[in-house]
This record gives sequence, structure tokens and C-alpha cells, in this order.
Amino acid sequence: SLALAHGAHRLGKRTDPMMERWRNYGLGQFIHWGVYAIPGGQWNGASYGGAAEWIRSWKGMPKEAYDNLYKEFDPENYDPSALAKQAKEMGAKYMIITTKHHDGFCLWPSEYTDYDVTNTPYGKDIIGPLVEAYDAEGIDVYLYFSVMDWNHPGYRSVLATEEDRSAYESFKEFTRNQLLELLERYPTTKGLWFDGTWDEAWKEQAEFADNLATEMRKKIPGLIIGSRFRPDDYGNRHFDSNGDLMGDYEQGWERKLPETYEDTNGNDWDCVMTIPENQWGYHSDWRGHVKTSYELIEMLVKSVSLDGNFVLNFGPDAKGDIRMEEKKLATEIGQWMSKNKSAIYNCGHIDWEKQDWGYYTQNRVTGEVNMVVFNKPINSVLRIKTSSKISLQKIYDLNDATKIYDPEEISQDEYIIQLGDEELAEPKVIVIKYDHSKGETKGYEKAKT
Ligand SMILES: C[C@@H]1N[C@@H](c2nc3ccccc3[nH]2)[C@H](O)[C@@H]1O
Repeated sequence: SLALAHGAHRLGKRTDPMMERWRNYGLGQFIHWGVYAIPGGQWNGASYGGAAEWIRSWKGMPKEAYDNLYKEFDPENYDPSALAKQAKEMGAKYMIITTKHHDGFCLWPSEYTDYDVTNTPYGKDIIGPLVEAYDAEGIDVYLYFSVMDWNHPGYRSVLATEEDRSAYESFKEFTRNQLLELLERYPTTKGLWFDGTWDEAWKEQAEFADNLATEMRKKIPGLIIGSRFRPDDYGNRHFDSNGDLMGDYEQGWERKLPETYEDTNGNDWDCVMTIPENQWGYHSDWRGHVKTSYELIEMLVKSVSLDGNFVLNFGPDAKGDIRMEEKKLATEIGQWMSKNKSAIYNCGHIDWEKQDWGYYTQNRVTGEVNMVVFNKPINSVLRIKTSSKISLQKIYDLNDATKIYDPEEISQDEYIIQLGDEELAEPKVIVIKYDHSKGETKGYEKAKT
């Protein structure tokens, strides 16, 4: 393998308590909020077809107009504790808030730029009260930070000239200052979620990024930083030139999910997901498919079944209100979570053969296996193929203690259980207690073919 000065500094998963806590969250909330919520995807009577937080890049949005929107930022309905309570009700264990998106507008009072909340009619820190409110609800806070910053004069996507390079040095110093400032102001932050690090200019900054990550972890020991921050010595990102993950978890699943455990390379990972097809910031005109609570619950369960966390995005509007569709989904997901959280929190992958009826999650504390059933077969029979040499002790409906399932062994390590006749009204969790006692099997002979 290549000798890298700034590649992966650790092989395999982090095993410290802060990362164990992260690994066991299951469900998180993303919040995308900024001045892009003011136009909300519309300008001059036209609707932007892209992601609302990218409207500045749209030819229908004059840059001058966008860059003055901050003078209108005055979210009179902003209510951090209401947001935190809603997240609690949904069952989120952590929250990621955009401190600064690609446009460079800072939701905290930054010493290093005037393009921040202090120069808006609102005039106050947005981030601080949100951190306090979520901490008070026991929901861990992570800070989203976009390295790409369209507002900073020193920002470059490519370093073509000497002028670019000297300007970019001032941008790097600015970036370091802002990150250290955020950790200083919000020391209960558990980690940083970096974005906007795909530019060629940044891919040349292996040493700078590596040193900055080290410096940030000196300020907050154990700080959790994903794979989207650092480039390696050769400009490779997420995975270094030896194919090793750089960062504490893989941050590559944006609006998509791995299909199999192999797709995860056995790493920790998160999936960040929008409710519409592709809107992170508030867009007043959601086009196309808006996901239902069952679709989102299936994505959550699938993520946990493959050892990942599922982070669902909310985009408050210009006044700071959460739109009706998001409120409804938070409530519906919360209703399911309130009855089935033991199949999500502290759970992860088990290498039993995936079945069509749904997903397995294994509780890392109790060892119990959860069958999360989404698809009831036409014959109401659920097939269970376990790993070898285990014996099933008890199979029961998580939400109906009177419902015990009697497994019928149909071949080596293969069983079936019979569901009742009733239709599934919602994803059903069936719990399997098992142990490794030498299960006596009927000594099935494999067919000789
Ligand atoms: C988490 C998501 N990442 C940002 C983003 N910018 C992109 C540019 C190109 C392709 C995908 C992108 N996602 C989105 O604006 C959102 O913040």
C-alpha cells in the first residue's frame, strides 16, 4: 500500500464510548435553514426546479438580489424548544443543523464575517438557543458546515493562478477561524458534518485539513467527523488512496441507501434523506414525490439493519415555521417509534439471510433479533433462515405479549412462523430470543444432485 502522510489514521471502526453512542442513535434529524428560506425556491414569479438552498446558482435569481436577502431575515416564529420537542416526539436521538451552507450566510454571530445573523433584522444568534433546546431534550447536537463558501472573497473552486493561491490561503485561515469559533461557542457539540468539499482547490489541502481535524479534536476530544471532510495526499476523498475510510463514519449516502451489507464495507455510515425528491432548504412548491411515513420508516429500518443511522431532513420556512407535511410525518414516525423503538435504538446488523418480508435488526445490548415486517406474504408465512448452531427460545409480537409464534423447523437452520389473518396495519416487529445452546437439529440431509 501507498505511504500516506494524510490518509486514514485508523483502520476499522472507532470503538470509544462517544462513537458507540453515535452508532446506537438509529434516527437523526437534519435541519437546513438559512436566507434561502426567504425566496423558498421562487423568484419573480418563477419556480426554481433545483434544490431551494441552491437558488443563488439559478439564472433566474440575480446574485445581487440573493446577497441582500439577509436584510429581510427576521423569523418571528422561530421557537427552538418547539423544534426540539417535535424532534423528541419523532424519536430523533441527534440533530444536525446547518451553521453555514454553501452561500456563506452564518446562523451564528461570527467574528470573521459580517454576513451573519447579527446584521439581519433578527439580529440574534440562531445556533446557540437551538443547541440549548436540543441539549435540554437530550438530543445530541452536530454542526453542519459547508467548506464551499460563495460569499468569501478568498474562496476558489480551482487554484489556477498565484493570485488564486494567495486568496485561498486567506480563505483557509477564515475557515479554520470559523470552525474553532463554532467549537468555542458551542462546546456541547458532539461532531461536525462537513459538506462542500468536492472542489479541486480543497482536494489539494490534505495537510491543512488533517492538521485542522487534529486541532478541532484538541478543542473537543472525541469529536465525531465523517468522511466528507479530508482529502488525502493524492486528493482522494472519503476513501484514501489505499481504499481506507478517512473519518469516523462514511458520509456518502446522500438521498440514497446501501442495498447490502457489503455495500457498507463494514464501516459506520449515515444516510441523509429529504422528504421530497431533492429539497433540503424550504421550497414553497414541492414537486414530484413526497415520501410517506411508511416509506421513511422502511428507510430507517433498512439503515439500522445495515449498521447505519438514518437522518431525516426538515427545512423551516422564512418565519421559522415547520411546514405541515413535515409536522405530519414527524408525528407519524414518532407514533411508530413510540411502540417500536427497541428495534431501532442500540440495534444493528445481524448476518441472517435477508427475507422478502422485511428486515432484521439485532439489539446490541440484549442480543435479541427484531423481525421488522413490511410485506406480509400471501400465505401469511414468514421464513427465518438463521446462522448455524443456534436454537430459538421464544418468538413474540413486540406489541402484543399474548402473541407467541411457534417456529416450525423446515430444514437446517430454517424455520417458518405463521402470521394471523389480519392485514398488517403498520410495520410489525416480532422479537426472537435465541441462544447458542447446541440446538438439536433433525439432521437434515442435503439433497445430492
Ligand atoms: C446535505 C446536502 N448536500 C448539499 C449538496 N450540494 C450538492 C452539490 C452537488 C450534488 C449534490 C449536492 N448536495 C445539499 O445542498 C444539502 O446540504
